Amino acid sequence: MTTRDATIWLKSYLDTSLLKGGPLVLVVAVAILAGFLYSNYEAPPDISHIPVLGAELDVKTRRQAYTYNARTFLERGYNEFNKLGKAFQLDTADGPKIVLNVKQSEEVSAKPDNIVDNMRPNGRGVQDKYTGYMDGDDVIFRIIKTQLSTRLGELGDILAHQTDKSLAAYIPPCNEWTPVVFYDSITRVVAAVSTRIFVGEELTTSEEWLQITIDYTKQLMEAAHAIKFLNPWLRPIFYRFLPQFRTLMNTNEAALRIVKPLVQARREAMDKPDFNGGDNMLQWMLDERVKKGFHDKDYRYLAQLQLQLSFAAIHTTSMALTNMLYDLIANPEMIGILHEEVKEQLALNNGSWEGQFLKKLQKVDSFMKESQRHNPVGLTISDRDILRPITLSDGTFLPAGTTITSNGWHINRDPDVLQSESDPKKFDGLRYYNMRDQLIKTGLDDKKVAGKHQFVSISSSSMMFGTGKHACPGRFFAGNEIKLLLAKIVMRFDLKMPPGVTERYPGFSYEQSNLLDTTKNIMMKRRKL
Ligand code: HEM
Repeated sequence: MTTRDATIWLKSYLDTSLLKGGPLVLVVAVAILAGFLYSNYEAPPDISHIPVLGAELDVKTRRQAYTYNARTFLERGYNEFNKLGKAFQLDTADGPKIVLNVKQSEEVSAKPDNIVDNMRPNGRGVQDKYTGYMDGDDVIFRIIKTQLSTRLGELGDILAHQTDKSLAAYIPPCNEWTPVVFYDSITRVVAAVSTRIFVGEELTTSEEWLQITIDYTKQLMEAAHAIKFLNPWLRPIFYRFLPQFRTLMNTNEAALRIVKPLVQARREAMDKPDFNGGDNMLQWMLDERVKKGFHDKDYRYLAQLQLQLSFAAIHTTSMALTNMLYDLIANPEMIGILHEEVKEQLALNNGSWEGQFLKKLQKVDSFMKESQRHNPVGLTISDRDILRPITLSDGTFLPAGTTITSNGWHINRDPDVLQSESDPKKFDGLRYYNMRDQLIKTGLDDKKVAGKHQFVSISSSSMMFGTGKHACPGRFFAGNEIKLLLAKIVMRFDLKMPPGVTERYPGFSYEQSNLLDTTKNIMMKRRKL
């Protein structure tokens, strides 16, 4: 609905209903409406001291350059400002953002939450005020950090078992060379594996639940996008009439219908002394709520948390795996290298995928990280709101109300930051393996090297999972899941590009989102064991 449509609708509504009640009703209604709308207005901060990227262009052209050509536009900003130690202003459809250089980003990511906030920009991105996402609750973040990431060892068997089941169910047999739209297949695999860990075994075979967890992300983004198209003054009233919003609400209801009986059954069983809810996030959340005295049977809240988990986990992981497969078939020498490593380590581990096995796959880990460096989820990363004015050590002043972000993609392609011997613009699947090797050669002990240049490590030269304490908490789980799936795929299938395809499938961007063509085929053929 455009602003004009909305104004016509409002006028006709007032004409037909309110005026009949007399002018007083109209005055009161307009006053309430104005107060309501004004309460949603925030005055923008003054950031005129920060240079604007593309200042010679008009605002519309600047926004278009960012929306449709962000890689090139941000590279210009990196060379003109960030590389010289400065921040710059970027015009976006959500208002201006300040894009920081690497030093500024490091400094800001160490500030406490009451000065630099990550929830508000994330919330705005999905229009949480209207779509109901997030709610300012950190339960997901907490449970991932305190339970999921610390129990990954115990979850190894469950994960291995579920990946086998899901690969068999959703990757076609491929007894001969078969074109597979890999993204479609792997998204279902990831949805089922995630469901096993997020909810428990009960829903892993529910096609309806898997579809909900897959569709939710798209529906949330479509609803948020449609809401952003409304004039900000009209959003508080008209969002509920948008078809995209209604679709999202239908999905919320469907999720509630499925989660409610499950939670009811668990709640009842939890009173029994021999109860075991299994290793899954729903149970850990329930345990925490019961411990804290929430006996309110808040099914809607728990269903919403599950959807939010799907949003954080499913397409991020499926996109990462698809990008890895696109990189693998474009760099076929890596297929043999990874296959050999998995085979060798399996032999050393008596054919078992358990225990510390995944940690031994260092070439696989390096390949995963290089693929992610070339294909991060966002070109800029770690959007934050400044809640209290700060002056950085280089003198840059960031007023309260400013939104900041880091120029991650370009920072991670800068040879001075990456400090790798091979060209940062090239794809080098063993880049991080060799960087670790260099550290070992300098005499650093194994323990110190263990945390460096890994898929899950974060640093200024590796911002793919974000920065600071709000970097992705799910990366340890995602790392294990991706490594397991990738290792199993290279062991079970021969892979190659379809006939006639000679180059890696190109990615593209929309605003900061770094996307891939999800419709592409990969040729797969089951290996004879
Ligand atoms: C390859 C897969 C994944 C990628 C690329 C990814 C990437 C990211 C990024 C870039 C952020 C923002 C960090 C920042 O603002 O500095 C983030 C946040 C988050 N991710 Fe992930 N993620 C992945 C998988 C997962 C999984 C599997 C989970 C859940 C188990 C998860 C849960 C979260 C949560 C809860 C946040 C918000 C953290 C907060 O607000 O403090 N992610 N992720």
